[in-house]
Amino acid sequence: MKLLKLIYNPVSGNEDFTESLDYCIQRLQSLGYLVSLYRTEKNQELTKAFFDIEKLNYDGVITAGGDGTINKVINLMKRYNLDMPLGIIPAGTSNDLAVHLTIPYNLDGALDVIAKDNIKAVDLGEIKGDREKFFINVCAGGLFANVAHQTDRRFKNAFGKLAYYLNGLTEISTFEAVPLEITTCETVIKEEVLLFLIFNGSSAGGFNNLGKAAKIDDGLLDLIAVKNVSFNKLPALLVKILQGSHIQDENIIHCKSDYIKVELLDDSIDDFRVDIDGEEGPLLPIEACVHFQEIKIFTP
Ligand SMILES: Nc1ncnc2c1ncn2[C@@H]1O[C@H](COP(=O)(O)OP(=O)(O)OP(=O)(O)O)[C@@H](O)[C@H]1O
Repeated sequence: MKLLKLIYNPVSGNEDFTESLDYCIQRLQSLGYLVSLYRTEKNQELTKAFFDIEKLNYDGVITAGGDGTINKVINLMKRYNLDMPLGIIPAGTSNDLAVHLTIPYNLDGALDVIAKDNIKAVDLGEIKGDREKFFINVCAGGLFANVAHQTDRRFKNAFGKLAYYLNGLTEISTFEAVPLEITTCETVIKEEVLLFLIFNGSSAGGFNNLGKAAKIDDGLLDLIAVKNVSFNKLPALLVKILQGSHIQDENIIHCKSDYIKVELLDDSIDDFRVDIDGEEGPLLPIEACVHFQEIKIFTP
């Protein structure tokens, strides 16, 4: 038998994964996997999840949760140097990484992907710092960027992605563009922006086409930034974003690089925080780089 660690978040999405836990274990056992369970806790590192890693040889780790849970698991795997494939059961609110990898949202579909044993190596983003922080999908800052981790859990559980959009709308009237310097290996851009996203995947906050040009296994990050357009132009731009035709828009900055630095050009702003895979990240300035095909994932 093979051994799997299943790390599940009981409150991700609409909190219903635990109802399927027994079925999930039954299916994994029927595929020849023994399953060791770990339940996540609020605001806690997952260090205890692999307390037995020295004694047992795991063949893979499965996450059941949203992007925040996947992010925590990946950071843990990096810290302990765990080189095993990651399976994803999308049980979160927006499940942006699963969308990018076309992993089905329904449990049977996600388990079928694991059953196929088709493993793909994907890139991993890193925010450099005293303690490195990895991201698998996106690192973002500005308008809407902090909505995912600032939205109340009960609101998310009840309204799903709609909770993000409603919360985001309340930011529009008060948000001011920020002057940024964006440096890549190839270029330096100085611009007032409303929002920037550094994509490894391509979907953010349920906007599946936002990072449309990004590939998760090309050794590059994609920067998308929205220039300081007046708010009355935002609806038209949003429509383009939904259609995936925004990349060439004059109000969008898009570039690809394996190194992206983002700094504030206004010293009076000292609290500009980024969001990493839907979780709270560090303050600007940040330096992002990418590790080519660093993580193995069960994919369709
Ligand atoms: N047992 C728990 N009780 C309350 N909160 C928890 C628990 N376990 C984890 N969390 C919190 O859940 C958050 C991660 O949620 P996750 O991102 O997986 O789901 P989501 O926000 O519904 O989905 P998505 O990120 O895809 O939109 C973390 O901030 C973590 O602190």
